[in-house]
Amino acid sequence: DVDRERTRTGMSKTALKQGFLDNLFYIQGRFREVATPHDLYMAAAYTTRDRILERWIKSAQRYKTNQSRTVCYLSAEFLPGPHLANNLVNLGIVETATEAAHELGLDFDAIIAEEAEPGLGNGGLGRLAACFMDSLSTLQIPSIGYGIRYEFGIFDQTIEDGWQVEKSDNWLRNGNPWEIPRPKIRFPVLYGGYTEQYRDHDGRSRTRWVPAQIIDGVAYDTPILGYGVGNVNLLRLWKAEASESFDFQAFNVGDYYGAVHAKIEAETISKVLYPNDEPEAGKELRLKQQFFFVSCSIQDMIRLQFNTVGPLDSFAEKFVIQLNDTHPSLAIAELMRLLMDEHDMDWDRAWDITHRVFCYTNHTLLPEALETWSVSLFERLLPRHLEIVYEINRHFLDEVRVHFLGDEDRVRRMSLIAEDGERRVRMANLAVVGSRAVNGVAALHSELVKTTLFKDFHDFWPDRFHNVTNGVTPRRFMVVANPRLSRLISETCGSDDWIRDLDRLRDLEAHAMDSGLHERWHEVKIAAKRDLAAWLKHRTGVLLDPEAIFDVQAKRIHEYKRQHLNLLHIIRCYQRLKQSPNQDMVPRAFIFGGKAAPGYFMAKLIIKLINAVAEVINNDPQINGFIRVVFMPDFNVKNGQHLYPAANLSEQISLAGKEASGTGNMKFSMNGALTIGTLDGANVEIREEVGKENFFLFGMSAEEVSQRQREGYHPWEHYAKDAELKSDIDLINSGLFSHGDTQLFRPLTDRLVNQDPFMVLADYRAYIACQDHVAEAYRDHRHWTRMSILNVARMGKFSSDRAIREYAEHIWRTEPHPIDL
Ligand SMILES: CCc1ccc([C@H](C)CC(=O)N[C@@H]2O[C@H](CO)[C@@H](O)[C@H](O)[C@H]2O)cc1
Repeated sequence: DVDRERTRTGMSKTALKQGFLDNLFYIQGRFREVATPHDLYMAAAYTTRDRILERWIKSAQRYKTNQSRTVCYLSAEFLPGPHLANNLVNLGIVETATEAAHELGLDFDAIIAEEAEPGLGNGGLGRLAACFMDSLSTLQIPSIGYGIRYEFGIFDQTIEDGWQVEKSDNWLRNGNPWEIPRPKIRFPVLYGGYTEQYRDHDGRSRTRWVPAQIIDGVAYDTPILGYGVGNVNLLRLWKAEASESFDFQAFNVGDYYGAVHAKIEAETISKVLYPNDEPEAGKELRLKQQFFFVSCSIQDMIRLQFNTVGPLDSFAEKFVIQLNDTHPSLAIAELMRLLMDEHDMDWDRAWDITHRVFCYTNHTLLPEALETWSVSLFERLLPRHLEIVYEINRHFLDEVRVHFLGDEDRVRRMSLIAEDGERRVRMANLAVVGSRAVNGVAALHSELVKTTLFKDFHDFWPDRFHNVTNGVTPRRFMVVANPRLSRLISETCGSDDWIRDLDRLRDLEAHAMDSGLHERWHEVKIAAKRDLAAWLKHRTGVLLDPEAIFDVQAKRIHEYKRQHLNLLHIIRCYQRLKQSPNQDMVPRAFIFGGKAAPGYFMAKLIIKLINAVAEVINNDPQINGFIRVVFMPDFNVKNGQHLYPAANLSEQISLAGKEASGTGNMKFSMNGALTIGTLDGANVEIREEVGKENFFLFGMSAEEVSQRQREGYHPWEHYAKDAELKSDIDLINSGLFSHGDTQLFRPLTDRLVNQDPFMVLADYRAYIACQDHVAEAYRDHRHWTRMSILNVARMGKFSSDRAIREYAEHIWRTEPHPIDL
């Protein structure tokens, strides 16, 4: 009936209010007076979800009838961030919902803050997957995101005595209103055992895999609504369950642990996310996790193929599969297995489909992040897949030998199997050989992929290599995170079309000198800085001056990202102020955020040094607030949304050639921060777009870096000849920042002076000089504000919508399937 229809899906204030009260009563079983903040959040979430489900059903029906070509994005990590505010923006009902909440006497921000973040990822790669899902829906491209429903996501970070302490992230403890369990969408996943040959009914020799263990994967679906469209795509995450969750026989003989052993064994597979961001763990459970979601996902696609189109021949027409780095690359061997062993296809037909359906994105050049698995582990866990990998390799190397006659070195380099030392399966080589398209994530990175990492493959298949520079969704990182700036941009541009067509930000350029806009622009920034200062005061006790330059470096802690170079500048400023306290220094607040992989000692020591330097400087009366240093705990999508709007300066200072792209650089710049950075990753393209004069560039280029490394790099020479650099490092060794303990930071300073693998000392002088330029530039508010406006105006390219359009056009060849509202 109309009323029920209205309260379940109506977009009016009345309908939202009624829907909220109904959900609070019927789902939470609460009335207002006794409802907890969590009840209120759940009621708000269900009320919002109600308005998505209808579009979801409609999209699924339409895609089915249209047999639409579907993009399947396979990723071991997804960092969607909290859903509520983002879904209200994409439904276009933020204002209405805010008013409805107000009229019901609810604290809207408190309800939003109640949501637990689904931290199902480490950093850039996982967040990119989430931005891409938002853009795929907004561009109305049918797609499914496939991943793992980790029970425990990335750890929560607390800082105790300056050290990172990891707390387990039980994000599901209070339930998750955004997911719908699909107990009937369940697939068996096989492990271990052996394979055997047999003759099938037509006498053909076939292979059967006799597994040692079978566990089930169960689907949990989360709707991904596009912005201002009727399209809702699917995020399907798999949970591991025992096919038999209780063994009664064991129970009957009193073996209670035995009775639940299979259940516990199975569930460990989707229990926890590996918190490593680059170094490869090579752990058995990690391989089991990767095969788990890959096998469920491919089986699910085959089920959908049969349900919609029918025979498997057109599988590569119906689907395109994007491998988000090598973590899901087992999918290539798993599709071959299913097509041959389960669906009677011969090798060539199976390979033809497989090779045409897969595409692979590389996200890192760091050798230690390139996954390889020991043949012994692979054989024990996935005996059938090893056979298939060998067969793929045999076919492939035959082609290589023919093409590069007599070049056995190249054959050895290109082989899927590393033969030197322990034999290992090279997952990156498998991903390249099994995919029809390989891309990097920024122009410089994609060039380096072709000229270094995959040079042999590029020589062999030049047309297979592409570039698609990363992007981020302006819905979350501008409209949700920075409503003040978004409103000002819409007013100045005269519409909010920029939200779905970011190139429209260019309309701001004409107003870049307008003093009225300058004023409001400054107000928006200072308001965001006040909010962040209050937020940080509450969490860290450190009080920041909103008039100071908010200089922010927020990203995973890693030596190639060079948070320690940033620290050397801070110590330089400190020493300068100590030496001449009356100098007219521009006050600066140095804000850090980022998690270190729990096993990464040097990264954890860098966090400790940041907090140690902060403690000394923040409590030094002589500094008197001119310098403040703060480490924001638990940097994640949710907390990051407090940072981007408040930053004046975005630190993107990685060693050139190491950061594949970066995406934080885009988020800061889109919120009016100016960038100090190297010619690395997407910094190069940001500088091209915003204009050289609106970007603080320093340091060696990637070419100069490899030149220096070829010539031999001797960091201590910089230490020896640069007195300021020496005194900054010596101050760390003096024990000033460690209560007199001169040994605590030795591992860090010794590594800097003796190895310095990421050439911090080589870029130090240029960095310090560039930071001085920044301070001078900030004195001229008009000039700074103009640069800030121009930065935002010229960030259109870095929308994830543009990136997805490029994938769709150049790699996936998929069309939009509009679902009208
Ligand atoms: C096996 C452990 C592991 C886990 C994650 C990764 C990711 C590839 C690391 C990652 O997140 N890379 C980042 O990907 C972003 C999205 O493309 C880029 O913007 C960053 O530059 C890149 O470091 C490597 C190795």
